[in-house]
Amino acid sequence: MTGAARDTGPGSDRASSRPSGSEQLLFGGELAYDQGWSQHHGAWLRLGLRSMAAAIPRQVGIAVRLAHRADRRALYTVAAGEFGRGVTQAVSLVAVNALLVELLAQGSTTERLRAALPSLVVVAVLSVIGSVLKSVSAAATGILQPKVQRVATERYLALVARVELEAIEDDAFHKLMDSAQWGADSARRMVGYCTAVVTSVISLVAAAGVLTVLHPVLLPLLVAMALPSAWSSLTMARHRYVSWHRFAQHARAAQLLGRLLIDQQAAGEVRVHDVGPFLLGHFRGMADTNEREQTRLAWAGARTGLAADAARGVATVLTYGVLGLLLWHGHMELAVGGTAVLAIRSGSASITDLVLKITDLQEESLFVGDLETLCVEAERRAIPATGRDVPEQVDQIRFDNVTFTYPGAPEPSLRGVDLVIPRGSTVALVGRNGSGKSTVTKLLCGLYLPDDGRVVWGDVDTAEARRTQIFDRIAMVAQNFHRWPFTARVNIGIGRPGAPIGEEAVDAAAAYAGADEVIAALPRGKDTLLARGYRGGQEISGGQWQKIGLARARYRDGRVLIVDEPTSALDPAAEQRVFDQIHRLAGSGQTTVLVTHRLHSVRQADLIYVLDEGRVVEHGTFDQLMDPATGVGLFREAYELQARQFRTPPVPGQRDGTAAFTSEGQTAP
Ligand SMILES: Nc1ncnc2c1ncn2[C@@H]1O[C@H](COP(=O)(O)OP(=O)(O)OP(=O)(O)O)[C@@H](O)[C@H]1O
Repeated sequence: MTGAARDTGPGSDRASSRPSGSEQLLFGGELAYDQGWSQHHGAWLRLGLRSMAAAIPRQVGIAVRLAHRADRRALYTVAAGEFGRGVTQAVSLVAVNALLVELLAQGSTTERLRAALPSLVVVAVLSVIGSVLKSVSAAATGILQPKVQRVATERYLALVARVELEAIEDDAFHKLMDSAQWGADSARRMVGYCTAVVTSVISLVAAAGVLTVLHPVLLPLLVAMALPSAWSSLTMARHRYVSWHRFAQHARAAQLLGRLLIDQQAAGEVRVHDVGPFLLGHFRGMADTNEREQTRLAWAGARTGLAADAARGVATVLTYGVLGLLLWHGHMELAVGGTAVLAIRSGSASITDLVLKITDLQEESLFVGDLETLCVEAERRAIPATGRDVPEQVDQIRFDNVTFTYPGAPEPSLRGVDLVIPRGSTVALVGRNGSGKSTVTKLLCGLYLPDDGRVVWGDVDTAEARRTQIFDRIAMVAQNFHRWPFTARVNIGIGRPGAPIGEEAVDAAAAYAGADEVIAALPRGKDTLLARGYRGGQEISGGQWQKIGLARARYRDGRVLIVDEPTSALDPAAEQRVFDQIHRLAGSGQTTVLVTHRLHSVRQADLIYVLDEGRVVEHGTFDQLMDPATGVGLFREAYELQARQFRTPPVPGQRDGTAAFTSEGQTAP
């Protein structure tokens, strides 16, 4: 979203309204966050005018710290330039006063002009100096801004990349990431606003100083002129911010609808199923909510602005009235009165500017504040960088009575799981859909920690381990492995992102996985970009991607290879080849964990664990699990069902080979 989009984000105060039909149907309810969430997550909605104003020094501090980290020299240049400008403005006012005194003094016009000439020269020189300083400061600000944005972005991205997977799946953390994304952009703009605030403050101090010297009563009047604008600007900033925050998720969802309409993967279904009008209709439904809120904000802005203008008008009349009275009663010289008018005009312009810039600063700083909150939260939820060292090679990895529930899930996904993965063995995990196989692999590599029980590498519990070392030992082809929108070479080489990509190693890994043939057929070989929608980008099939994914895992060359349904999209020959390769690796001492529904492929596994509803219900070698003496277990049943499909012609209505593992709580007949 752009800044403009943010400003027009869907609206706020809907405590009494209901979710729109689109929200209800598509997302199951209201997408706005209720106040409970905000209260729970701290002070970001406590936006009283006083607290907003009191927060300004801290906000300027944040911007200055970021700028200091980004480019110290540019920061000092801006500071010196703005300070110099303020000084020139103050001295200019004094010189103007002297000029007016000379011009309004007794004597002939020639004499008065001659007397005023030095002051005139001073005013002219100061004006030139002021312009030069302004340009220098503007240039340094321009240099500083993108650097500040980069520093802020890098900081939060680096932190977010290290948080526990659990945090990434937590919608409250997502909400924080949504709002924090604006923080980096806001930090960039804050630099400009800070500069402008400093400029306005300095010129205001100059004007106020001159006014106080001219007559002390003028200063409070100047402040009275400024207060209404300050109030209206801050009030509207607060409304906008609260509104944006309450609807951040709604805005994201509305954008999602727009994106889905042009999404490449959805394109086929959008056309064949005619999903376009459906999505567009709901896009309109979501937009209606947004527009209603914008209308509310617009009217609130108009009312606030009108009230502020009225109050400012009264204060202006009062100010000039007092000035008139002072002149009328001879408490002030005419020349001094002229300077006072100039000082009031310059002071009130500075105040208006100051208020506007402070409001902008305030608004941006709220988002920078979110960025700070995200950084703090990301640090709190980071995967610890320390812990017990994990040996390069461990004799076994063990699950001891492991129970695990995904955050927010109503039921545990693993219940009292015990299993052992001996070094150099191939261990297969089989079971129905949702039985917990992938969850076991995620706990195995330390992406999640058990709620109960232990996952132990050698004698090191993953909960105490230096988990980066566990990650280091793992090569994984997850079920939903990532299809990086980069070249084929990078898609394989990214398996070891810390090292330069080795051509030979990439070729060997590709050959291992059968991806060499895929690459050979690409127009630019390994240099082909595997992303449609970019120039020269190419799309490959699901099975071809799977080969690339396998090649990536091979290239990573981890001590433990986890392959989660590695052949689901492969043709029979490719599938056979992959399993042969995996078993050959096992022969070379590689520890492999294989998750699959293809039961014939686990014949050669050293150990098979059968999971059902989060529990290990059977385990043993293939022969043990198939031994009729041990009774008809889940594995044997499923295996025979699959085998029968190959032996007998298909019967109408017969379930597929995984039926014994996929039907809800039933086993095959
Ligand atoms: N990120 C998640 N958040 C919440 N629940 C999840 C998450 N991932 C999986 N689950 C739930 O945990 C249970 C086990 O899922 P898991 O992916 O481990 O099953 P699986 O045996 O690998 O299934 P499949 O054969 O379909 O891949 C399921 O009930 C699933 O709905």
